[in-house]
Parts: sequence; structure tokens; C-alpha cells
Amino acid sequence: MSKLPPKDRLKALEDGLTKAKTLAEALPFIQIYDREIVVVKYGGHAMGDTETARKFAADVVLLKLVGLHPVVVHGGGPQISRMLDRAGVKSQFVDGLRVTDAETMEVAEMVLSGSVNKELAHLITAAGREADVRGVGLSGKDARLITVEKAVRTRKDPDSMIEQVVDLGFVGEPTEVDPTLIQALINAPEDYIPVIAPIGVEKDSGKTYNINADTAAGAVFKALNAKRFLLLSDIPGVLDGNGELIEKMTVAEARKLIETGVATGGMIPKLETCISALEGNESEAEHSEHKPAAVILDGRTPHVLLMELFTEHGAGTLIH
Ligand SMILES: Nc1ncnc2c1ncn2[C@@H]1O[C@H](COP(=O)(O)OP(=O)(O)O)[C@@H](O)[C@H]1O
Ligand SMILES: CC(=O)N[C@@H](CCC(=O)OP(=O)(O)O)C(=O)O
Repeated sequence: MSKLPPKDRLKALEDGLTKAKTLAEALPFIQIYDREIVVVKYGGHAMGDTETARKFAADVVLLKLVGLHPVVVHGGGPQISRMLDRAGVKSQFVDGLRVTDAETMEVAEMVLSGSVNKELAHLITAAGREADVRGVGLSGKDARLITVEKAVRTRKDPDSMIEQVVDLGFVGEPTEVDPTLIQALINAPEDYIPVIAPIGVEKDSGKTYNINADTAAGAVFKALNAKRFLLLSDIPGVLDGNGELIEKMTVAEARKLIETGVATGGMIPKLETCISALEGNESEAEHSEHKPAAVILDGRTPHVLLMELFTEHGAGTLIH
């Protein structure tokens, strides 16, 4: 039998006590979220290397095992861009949305539904093996999950200042989310964690459309009436005009950031999504002690999900 020297034994006891305290302090938060749905948008930038994604998967499994119902909607923008580069296909973004022609759509679906989705579902299943928690990889094309219409964006012509329609190709805006399958997975006696790729079907044509992952996640959040919407990116949160982190803001303040041009590029669909996801929840929020809210976080920070949900400090930018 090995015996630690008294000094090391004291240190081990102190370490154990600190960990036990942290767990005990999480109890009120675990109760707030007990059996609540939490939608996590996992961005392509946040994924980083496999080790980062593995840690994320382990945290998602932990959420499930302490009684929450995590639903993951993932991106994969940088991964799509890399594959397009390899194929020699040029890509262009308008207000954070990738202009998607037929060839780009094919590559985007291959990367999102094929490699990223299956890898994440696998990492979650592997992380949850001991307790039989399983990741289930889906896209918006499965079981009528996400129906879209063609997205329309306009832009002012710099010379004439006339508003012109920009054709984004196969970029979709969710019009309907049918949560039946996700609810069946959540309510199943087994521990399934849905992992959703942001691909949808256009109602009339039946064609496949590319959806910005923030937008897809926001639509899923709304349809599931979820408690928290966590968006994991590669920034500490939303920054103000001076580059300082905004810890908390209202929907109106978020709208102002877009109007004043402080939020640009990929931050535009992110904030638009949070605004529209929370707007529908306003009446319910008034009567709820713990209002539905969205949080934009740095997904590269280890255990950022746990910090946000189970500690008083939170992380990133909370939009309420
Ligand atoms: N006000 C802002 N605060 C923070 N990031 C901003 C802001 N305006 C624009 N951005 C840009 O938005 C990016 C996040 O959006 P995006 O790249 O689409 O993330 P993801 O791929 O994780 O969805 C940041 O990396 C940053 O370059
Ligand atoms: C229409 C549109 O822009 N679709 C995105 C879908 C992936 C995505 O949004 O991924 P991130 O969350 O990692 O940025 C794209 O093609 O890049």
C-alpha cells in the first residue's frame, strides 16, 4: 500500500476539498437547468484542433449527465473554405453569408454533414462511452428538421446609392423547424445528444440550401423553447467600439451595434440571430425568474460551457 508523505497528503486533501467545493457550488445552477434544453452553437473557428473538440464533447456529455438536454448545432465555415481552396473554388461573403453556387453547395454539404457532423457525433459518443451517452449526427434535411426559403439580401450601390438585391445563390433562411425528431431523442430513455449540421431543404424545389450556422441554431433554439442559447466562437465575446468586451447587453443594444457598424462580418448574423431568438421569448421572460438568454463565448477557452452555466461568473457577452 502506497503512503503519501504528510505534506503531500495535506496538499491532496486541500485539492480534493477545493474540487468538492466547486461541485457543491454548482448545485443551484444545476437545479436551474434541470431537464432544460440548452442549444449550443459550436462554430468552426471554436473547434480548433481535435483536442479542443474532444474537450468540448466531454463537457457536452457532462451537461447531459447532470440532467440538462444539450442540443448541438455546429458550423464549419473555415473547414468549408479550406476544402473550397483545395478544389480551386473561390468563395465570397456578403454580410457574413457565403455566396453559395451549386458547386459550393456540394462542398459545403460534404464538409458540414459529412466530415464535421460525423466527427462531432463520434467525439461525443466516445466521450460518453462509459455512461452510454451517444451523439446523433443529423442535418436539417433529416426528418423535415429545417425547411428554408432563399435568403434575400440587399446592398446600396456605392455610385447610385440605389438599393440592389444581391443573389446569394443557395443560401437559406429557416422558415420552419420541425422539432419532432429532436424531441423524440430528448425524451428517449437513452441518453442521446442531437448534433445538427446547418443544411436545409427549400420547400417548393426540394433543393439543398446552405444556412449560416448561427441562424440555423437560433431557429432550433426557438422551436425547442430552449432555456439558454450558447454561441461558441473564437472571440472573447462582443466587443464595443473601443475593442472592449461587452459583458451584458439588451436586444435593443445589440441591434444598435449592427446599425452603427460596430458589429461587422460574421458578427452580424450572430447578433441578428440572438435578437430574433430572444424577441419571441419576451412575454414568457417577464414571468420567469431565469429568463431565456443568449451568450456569445470563446469556445477555445477550456470548459467555457461549464463556467458559463454552472458558475456565478459566466463568460463572454450575455444578451437578454
Ligand atoms: N463587434 C464585434 N465584436 C466581436 N467580433 C466581431 C465584431 N464585429 C465583427 N466581428 C468579427 O466576427 C467574428 C465572429 O464571427 P464568425 O467568424 O462568423 O464566427 P464563427 O465562425 O464562430 O461563427 C470575429 O472573429 C470578428 O472578426
Ligand atoms: C450561408 C453560410 O454562410 N453558411 C455557412 C455555414 C457554416 C457556418 O456558418 O460555419 P461557422 O459557424 O463556423 O461560421 C458557410 O458556408 O460558411
